[in-house]
Amino acid sequence: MAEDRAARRDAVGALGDALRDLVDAAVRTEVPIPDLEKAALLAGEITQLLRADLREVHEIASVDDPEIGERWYSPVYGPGSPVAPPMLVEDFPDEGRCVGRVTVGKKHEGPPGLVHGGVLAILLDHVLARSARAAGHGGLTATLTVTYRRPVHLGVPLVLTGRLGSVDGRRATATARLVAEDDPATTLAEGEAVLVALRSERASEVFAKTGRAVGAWTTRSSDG
Ligand SMILES: CCCCCCCC(=O)SCCNC(=O)CCNC(=O)[C@H](O)C(C)(C)COP(=O)(O)OP(=O)(O)OC[C@H]1O[C@@H](n2cnc3c(N)ncnc32)[C@H](O)[C@@H]1OP(=O)(O)O
Repeated sequence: MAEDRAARRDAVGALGDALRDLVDAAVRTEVPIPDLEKAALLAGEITQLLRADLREVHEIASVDDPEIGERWYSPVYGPGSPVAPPMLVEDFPDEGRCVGRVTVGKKHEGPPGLVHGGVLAILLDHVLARSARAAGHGGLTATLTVTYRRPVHLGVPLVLTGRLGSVDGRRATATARLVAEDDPATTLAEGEAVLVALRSERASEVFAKTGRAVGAWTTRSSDG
């Protein structure tokens, strides 16, 4: 039922917020050892509570919509994911563009005070794939090129813009740019990707273990 899913999504988001606060505290704390030990025991109790009813690893969450690719535990934007920054993404499908806004915290640190390069890659990958998907060209990332132009500091509001380039059958290209919100003229990093939509028969094999129709990464037209 729609109301049940909406209520569950609210609860999943609230738990995600609480766990992200917990992860932030866990990677920043300097409390004494006994307090670390006490926290480990309390965390174990939370784990036991949640493990009472777990999905199998390929199973899609009840709060998700795999047909349109809405994923509540996405490591990039998932409201329920403790490891997501999370990034908020807005689609502009008519322009083949999407915009992500994110502030990266301590849990994603690489060099001291700076965002880990792999984390920047995942953020860029997301807006690249999403700019294509929002415009109707969903596909998996076949190639990803990241150019790191300037160090990116933790705690700084960032803006990522993905743009769909060309579309040729099942293949699309996209470009992305990362800037600080307060300095949009300075490019901090850039991304380029080739996205390839799966043939429907291939998608059936790839996603067989989920037991569900997964349309978001599959070609929908007869061009495939
Ligand atoms: C909203 C979005 C949120 C989620 C974003 C997440 C993005 C991701 O992380 S996706 C996960 C990571 N990526 C993957 O797992 C992909 C793994 N790779 C594969 O499955 C396959 O190699 C795949 C699907 C890319 C291509 O396989 P397949 O469909 O068999 O391709 P194939 O039939 O050989 O080629 C199709 C077309 O794509 C082109 N192509 C395939 N691979 C590439 C490539 N690496 N570079 C350039 N072009 C390519 C081919 O040349 C061909 O073009 P044409 O039709 O003009 O000849």
